[in-house]
Amino acid sequence: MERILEVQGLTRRFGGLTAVSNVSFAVEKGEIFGIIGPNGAGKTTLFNVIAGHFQPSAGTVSFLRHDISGHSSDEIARRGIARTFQSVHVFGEHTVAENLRRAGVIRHCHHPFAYFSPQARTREGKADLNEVARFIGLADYLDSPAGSLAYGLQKILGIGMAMMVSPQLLLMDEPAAGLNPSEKRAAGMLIRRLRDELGITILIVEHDMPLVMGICDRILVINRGQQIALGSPDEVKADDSVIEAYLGEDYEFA
Ligand SMILES: Nc1ncnc2c1ncn2[C@@H]1O[C@H](COP(=O)(O)OP(=O)(O)OP(=O)(O)O)[C@@H](O)[C@H]1O
Repeated sequence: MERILEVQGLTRRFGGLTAVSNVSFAVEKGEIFGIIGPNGAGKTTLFNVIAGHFQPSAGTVSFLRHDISGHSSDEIARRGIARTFQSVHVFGEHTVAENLRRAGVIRHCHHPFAYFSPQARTREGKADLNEVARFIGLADYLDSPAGSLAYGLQKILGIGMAMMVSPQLLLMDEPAAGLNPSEKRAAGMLIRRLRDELGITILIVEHDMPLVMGICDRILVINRGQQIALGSPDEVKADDSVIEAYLGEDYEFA
């Protein structure tokens, strides 16, 4: 197994608050790796430091053995790390095809209107738009305005947009948030296919326990910025400190 991501002693402070405190873990290539913990535990902050949206206060992040700590989010994306967002981040008035194309181009351009510039139009993303649309099941919607899709499909489109940069590592921030039960099942299956069929390594922050426990190979649990457990779903479910901090004695995983 090859390590794709290594986080060492990562700390992020906001003034007097330590949102992430000395967190260390490594993700193997091809893993679906979950991060769980109560509200305010520091999960999104950890994600944002890995993705280059926040500088670390201390510690390092290495991607494929290159130290990427403190690099800009653009640089990190160019190296092969993409992310999806908890809330929908599509351009509602643009078609599904335009959203996908735009997501593939942004990686190469820096200013906000880059997509509309003549240079940008000549540079296509690495992934094939039609293949991505087929993979995520939106091939029949390519000409529809993204804003006309159901919320669940807009979140699926967000995953497709991240795929347009052909990432090796995909950071997914609460992919199941706001979805109904059948949409959650579909999202879980899509995440598995991203790994199984495309070989994309997945790092996922999620509150939906059946989804996390069902798809993750290993799970890191954090509470108040500190890591309290790391292991397989079964190990984490049985860990006393996890039950106390997060899951509760009578937690149902089904
Ligand atoms: N930009 C910021 N400025 C100041 N404090 C912040 C900032 N971002 C997060 N925090 C604080 O850091 C702590 C961790 O927040 P974070 O959003 O990372 O938690 P989380 O585990 O993702 O929570 P949730 O599950 O509710 O999304 C919280 O106390 C939060 O208020």
